[in-house]
Order: sequence, then structure tokens, then C-alpha cells
Amino acid sequence: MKALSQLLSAIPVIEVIGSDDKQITDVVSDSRRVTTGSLFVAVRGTQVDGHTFIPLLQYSGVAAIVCEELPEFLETSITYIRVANSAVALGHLASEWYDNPSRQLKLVGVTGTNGKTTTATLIYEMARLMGYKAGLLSTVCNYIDTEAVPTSQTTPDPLTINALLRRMVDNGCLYASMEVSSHAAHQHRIAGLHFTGGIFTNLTRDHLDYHKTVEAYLQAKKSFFDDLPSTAFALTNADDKTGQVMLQNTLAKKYTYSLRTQADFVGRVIESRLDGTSMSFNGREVEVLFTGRFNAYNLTAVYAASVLIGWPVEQVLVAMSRLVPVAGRFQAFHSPKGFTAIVDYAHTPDAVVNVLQAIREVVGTRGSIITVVGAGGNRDKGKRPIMAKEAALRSDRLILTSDNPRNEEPADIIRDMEEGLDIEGRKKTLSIADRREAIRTAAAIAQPGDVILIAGKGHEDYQEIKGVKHHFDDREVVKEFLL
Ligand SMILES: CC(=O)N[C@H]1[C@@H](OP(=O)(O)OP(=O)(O)OC[C@H]2O[C@@H](n3ccc(=O)[nH]c3=O)[C@H](O)[C@@H]2O)O[C@H](CO)[C@@H](O)[C@@H]1O[C@H](C)C(=O)N[C@@H](C)C(=O)N[C@H](CCC(=O)O)C(=O)O
Ligand SMILES: Nc1ncnc2c1ncn2[C@@H]1O[C@H](COP(=O)(O)OP(=O)(O)OP(=O)(O)O)[C@@H](O)[C@H]1O
Ligand SMILES: N[C@H](CCC[C@H](N)C(=O)O)C(=O)O
Ligand SMILES: [Mg+2]
Repeated sequence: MKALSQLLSAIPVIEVIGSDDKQITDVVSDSRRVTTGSLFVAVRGTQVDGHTFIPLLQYSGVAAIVCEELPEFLETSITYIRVANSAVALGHLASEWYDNPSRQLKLVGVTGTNGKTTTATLIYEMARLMGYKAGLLSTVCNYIDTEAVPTSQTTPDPLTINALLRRMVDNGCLYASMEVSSHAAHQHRIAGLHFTGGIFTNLTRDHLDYHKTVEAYLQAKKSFFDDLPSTAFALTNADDKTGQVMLQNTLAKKYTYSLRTQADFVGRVIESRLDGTSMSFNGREVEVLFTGRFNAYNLTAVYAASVLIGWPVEQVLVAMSRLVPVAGRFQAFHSPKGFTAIVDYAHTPDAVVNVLQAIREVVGTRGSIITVVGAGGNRDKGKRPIMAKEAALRSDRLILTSDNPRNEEPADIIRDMEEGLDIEGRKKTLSIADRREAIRTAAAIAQPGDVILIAGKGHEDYQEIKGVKHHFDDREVVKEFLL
């Protein structure tokens, strides 16, 4: 329970109609979760407007309602609080409700099109290697110290975020890292959080179904940096063309990392192999268990963030060599027949390019690359032909298949992908909608020295078809066909 007046002190209020001398039993943003004494926050969503449920709450026992627009009829038993932006208010109220856990640990947020899960997870791992308890909010899984808490989102809603951060603090966690998706930034899911630092990885095409333009997508990510406090660090990728844009309006202390130019934190790739890379961080050489330039970027960001957090450089350098790849990110499986299969979450054109470049760098002309890839249904359609085109350009054989078709027909998605292929591309391509069959075919074609890339689903252990998640795990399937 908390006094309504205390909760309201956390948000800018336009007007309060009714008494603020009440005890609140719960803060909710879903009318279906209202119980006696709840504070309901009416948020305008992508499907419905939370305001439409206000009249239905008449006899629900709701104590107070935060909204942008007052309903026509006001109940005397309910306190109405008018605010300029309910989504922002919800973020602040969620923090206040859980006693501001983000101020009781050091929280680092990671945004960018690709590399968020990898970077956030490795910062969490680094904190643990430094001997601290830590927490993680990521696409793959949330962690409260060592306890895994399953997730279905990259960045959860504000009440879930704060509930998890609260549990981290109560568990003794001193550090937490989290992914900040563009959806979350745009929908103010992170409003009210106190960040110790923010990291930008890169910006390439994705999610245009939601943001419509690259500019709007960029602005969503930038808003995370715009809102960082002056005490925080803002760490950006100097090699990305939008890297500097992220820092334009931030109050935070600005830092850069790079693999190519002068920067505060410089990473260099010395030698790349399928099982690791020799690289250096600010001139100090380290063997890491990761492959590909994109991972060298992620690791340089992790090194930089670790130093900016204040962990001792010598210990950080030793720990860099102990970090291991994240589930479903460039996860390699070696066949006794002499070929290798790599399961990777590349589901954007840029990620497909990066992961194939990384493989080609190591394989050279000694082996062929066979790529199995699809694209998700009910997601950015524009990326489909580009993903197929880039995959065909960089592979010897290409098998187009199904990802999560969701409510679309797999054959339609594959057709959209095929549109991106020229004559040369079509010659080397097979389309096999059944993903299991596609992987089996790749394994049957593979010769010793070849590398199969199975892209798009990484850690996912399901295939979502018409609202139902069927068990499907690329890693399990590939293991079956290695022998
Ligand atoms: C499209 C989208 O982003 N939707 C997110 C959004 O929900 P919404 O705006 O669609 O909600 P809505 O259904 O319109 O409802 C609006 C409001 O009315 C309320 N409501 C609704 C019904 C009712 O009876 N009563 C009621 O009060 C809802 O609780 C909500 O507060 O806000 C919700 C709470 O934060 C999110 O859970 C939800 O994510 C959905 C499940 C989703 O799939 N989102 C994806 C696209 C997403 O966010 N992805 C990114 C990562 C992408 C990546 O990794 O690349 C992520 O961060 O996970
Ligand atoms: N720094 C990077 N630059 C470009 N591509 C990357 C980078 N890091 C990872 N990738 C590619 O993107 C895929 C997804 O990586 P990761 O899960 O770390 O990103 P993410 O930003 O969390 O993605 P999502 O938005 O889906 O949660 C990887 O499997 C890899 O193919
Ligand atoms: N979290 C992202 C990644 C999707 C990965 C891919 N497997 C797909 O289903 O499109 C999304 O929901 O757009
Ligand atoms: Mg992620």
C-alpha cells in the first residue's frame, strides 16, 4: 500500500479531481487487472485506447485513475488525475510504486538495431566475473542474479521492469543491464528509470512496420540518450553513421568506441577464427571466444562500459577472455563429417551481411557457405527481399525457408524474399518452406570444410504459426542432422 499523494509527487500533474488522501493497493495499466483500491493508468496503445475502459470501471473498486482526458461522467468515489502523457506517467509511477529500484543499483541500458542482447548479456556476465551479484533484462531471458525469469519481450512494460529491478535490489544485485528496444523507447516504457549509462550499438533497417521511417526509428533510439542524466555515461559507436547523432542532445558524459578510428575506446581485430578472435582493447591484446567483426564491436562496447562503470582495467581485460557467446548468437556445431553449422539470430539485412562476412573471413575459398534463412511474418516486409539478396551474394548455396510465419502464409513470405534475387541468385537458391526439411537439406549438401548458417531464430525454441507457438529449436534440429 502507498499513499496516493506520495505516488502523485512522482509525476507532473495537470489537475486532480477528488481526494488524494487515499491508500493505493496496486498500480495497473490494464483495466482487467483492476481490484479494490487500484490506481489505473489509461494509456493510449497501438490497438486500443486505455481511456475507453474508464467508464467500465465504475463499480470495479478502482481508487484513482490517471488519464490524459477526463471521462464525460465523473464518479465521486474515484479520484481522477489528468496528466499530459499517461505512458510517461506510468513509467514514473511504476518506479515510485517499487521504491525506485533503478536508483539503488547501477543500471546500464543498451540500444541499437543489432547487438543489444549480446552487449547487455556480456555486461551482466562481466559484473558477475568481477564478483558482484547482477541482473539482466534481455530478449532471451531475464536474470535476477542466477535465477532465470522467462520473458516474451526485449524490454517489458514499466511495471514489469520495476518489479524485476526491485527483486534484483532485494536480492543484493549491485548492477543491472537491460536492452532498450526502439518500441520501448517510443512507448516510454523506460520513463522514470535512472540509468548509470547508455550504450548505442548501431542503426540499420528494421521495424519499419512500426516506426514507418528510418528517421522516426532513429529518433526513438535517440530519445533514450536525450533523457539520460548528467551523471550518466553515453557511449556510442563512432564507426556508425548515426553514432554521433545519438549524443547530440544528451546531458550525459560522452564517450566513443571504434574499430576503425580514434576513439576513447579502441578495439582492433588481429586474427579471426571460427572458434575465436585475437583482438586488442586500447592496445592490450586478448584472446576472445567470439567470431566476427560485429562481435568485436560488441566486445569493445562491453570493455568500454566496464571501464566507465569503474571496474579495474586489469581485471576487466582478464575477464574479457572468459566471456562466452550468448545462446543462439553465432553458436557453432561441428559435424564428425567435417562441416560446421552456425545458428545465429540474424533477422535483419545488416545482421545477415555481418554474420556471412564473419564466416567468409574464416572460411575463405576453402569451403562453401550454405545459408538457411527466412523472415518473420507480420513484421517489416521491406527487409525480406534485401535479406535474400544479401544472403545470396555471400553464400554458395541459399535455402529460403520459414521463420515465424505468424498470421501470414509462409509461401507468401518466401515469395517476397525471392523478389530480391537476380538470375545468379536464383540459380543457387532452393525454397523449402518446412524449416526442418530446409536444415536437413543443407546438412545433406554440406561437404567437409563447409559452413552452414542457419539464420533468424537463434535462441527461439518455438515457431509461431497463426497464434500458436509450436516447439522448434534450430539447435536441436541441426544436431540431429550433423551425424
Ligand atoms: C505493438 C506493441 O509494441 N505493443 C506493446 C504495447 O501494447 P499496445 O500499445 O499494443 O496495447 P493495446 O492493446 O493497444 O492496449 C493499450 C492499453 O490498454 C490497456 N487495455 C487493453 C485491453 C483492456 O481490456 N483493458 C486495458 O486496459 C492495455 O493494458 C494497454 O495499457 O505495450 C505493451 C505494454 O508495454 C506491450 O506489451 C506491447 O507489446 C506487444 C506484446 C509486442 O509484441 N511488441 C513487440 C512489437 C515489441 O515491443 N518488440 C520489442 C522488441 C523488438 C526487437 O527485439 O527487435 C520489445 O521490446 O519486445
Ligand atoms: N554489433 C553488431 N552489429 C551487427 N550485427 C550484429 C551485432 N551484434 C550481433 N549482430 C547480429 O545480430 C543478431 C542479433 O544479435 P543480438 O541478439 O545481440 O541483437 P539484438 O539487438 O538484441 O536483437 P533484437 O532486437 O532482436 O533483440 C546476431 O545473431 C548477429 O547476427
Ligand atoms: N524480436 C524481434 C525479432 C524477431 C526474430 C525473427 N525470428 C522473427 O520472428 O521475425 C521481432 O519480434 O521483430
Ligand atoms: Mg535483443
